[in-house]
Amino acid sequence: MRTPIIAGNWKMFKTVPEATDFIQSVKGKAEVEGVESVICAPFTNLPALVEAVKGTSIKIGAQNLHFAEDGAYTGEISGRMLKDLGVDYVIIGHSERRQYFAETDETVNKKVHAAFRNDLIPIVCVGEKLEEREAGQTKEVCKVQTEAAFAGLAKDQAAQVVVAYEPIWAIGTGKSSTAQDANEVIAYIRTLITELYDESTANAVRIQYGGSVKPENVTEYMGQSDIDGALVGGASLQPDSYIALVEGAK
Ligand SMILES: O=C[C@H](O)COP(=O)(O)O
Repeated sequence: MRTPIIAGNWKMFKTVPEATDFIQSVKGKAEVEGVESVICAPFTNLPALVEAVKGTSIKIGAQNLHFAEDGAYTGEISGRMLKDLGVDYVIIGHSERRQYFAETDETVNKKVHAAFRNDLIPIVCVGEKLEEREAGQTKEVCKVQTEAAFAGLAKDQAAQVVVAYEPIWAIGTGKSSTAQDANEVIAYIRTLITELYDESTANAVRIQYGGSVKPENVTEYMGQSDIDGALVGGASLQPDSYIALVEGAK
C-alpha cells in the first residue's frame, strides 16, 4: 500500500515571513493521517521552514540540488547542504529546469544519485511537451526520461523514488490532463520500473500527477489506480487551497 503524497512546489514564490505565515496557517490542517504532505520551497526559505514544521507531520523539500558534494560551482547548493538543514525531499528535473536551466537526463540522473548519497528522497519529474503529445510520443518521452533517471540505482533506492508525471502543456495553464489519460501514462511508467527492477519495486514507487491540480480536481486524480499523489504549483501557494489538496488526497 503506497502512502499518497501531496507536494507543493512553490517555485520562485514567497519570502521567509510569507513562508512561515503559511505554515502557521496550515499547521494541524494540512496534516491528514495516511497522506504525506511536503512543501518544496526556495532555498532561502528552507531553514525557517524546517524550524516552523517541527512537531508537525509536514515535510520540507528543496526544488533542485547540485550533483557534487561541494566544489567551485558558484550559485549552487549541494545535497550535503540540504541534508544539513534538515530537508527531506528534493525535486529533480522539473520541466522548468530542463527548459530554462539546461537540465538534461544525464544531470537528472547524477542529481538523483547525489540525493541518495545525502539521504534525501528525490521527486523526479518527467513529462512530454505539447508537440510531443500531438506527435504521439508521450510514452517514448517518459520512457527515455524515466530510464535515464533510474540508471544505476539499487533496488532499495529505486523503491523510494517519487516520480512526478507532469505533461508540460498542463503546467500553470489551467489545462489539466484528464485523470484517465494521466493514469494511463503513470501506469505505463510503473511497467517501465517493473521491467527495470521487478513488480514489488514498481509497486512501492509513488507516482504523482502534476499540472493544474487544484482542490476541485485532486480527488478525481487520487481515485485512479496508479496515481499516488500530486505535485502542485499554483494551487499550493494559498493555505486554504493547500489544506484542501491534502484533505482531497485521503
Ligand atoms: O511542480 C508543479 C507543476 O509545475 C505544476 O504547476 P501547476 O500546478 O501550477 O500547474
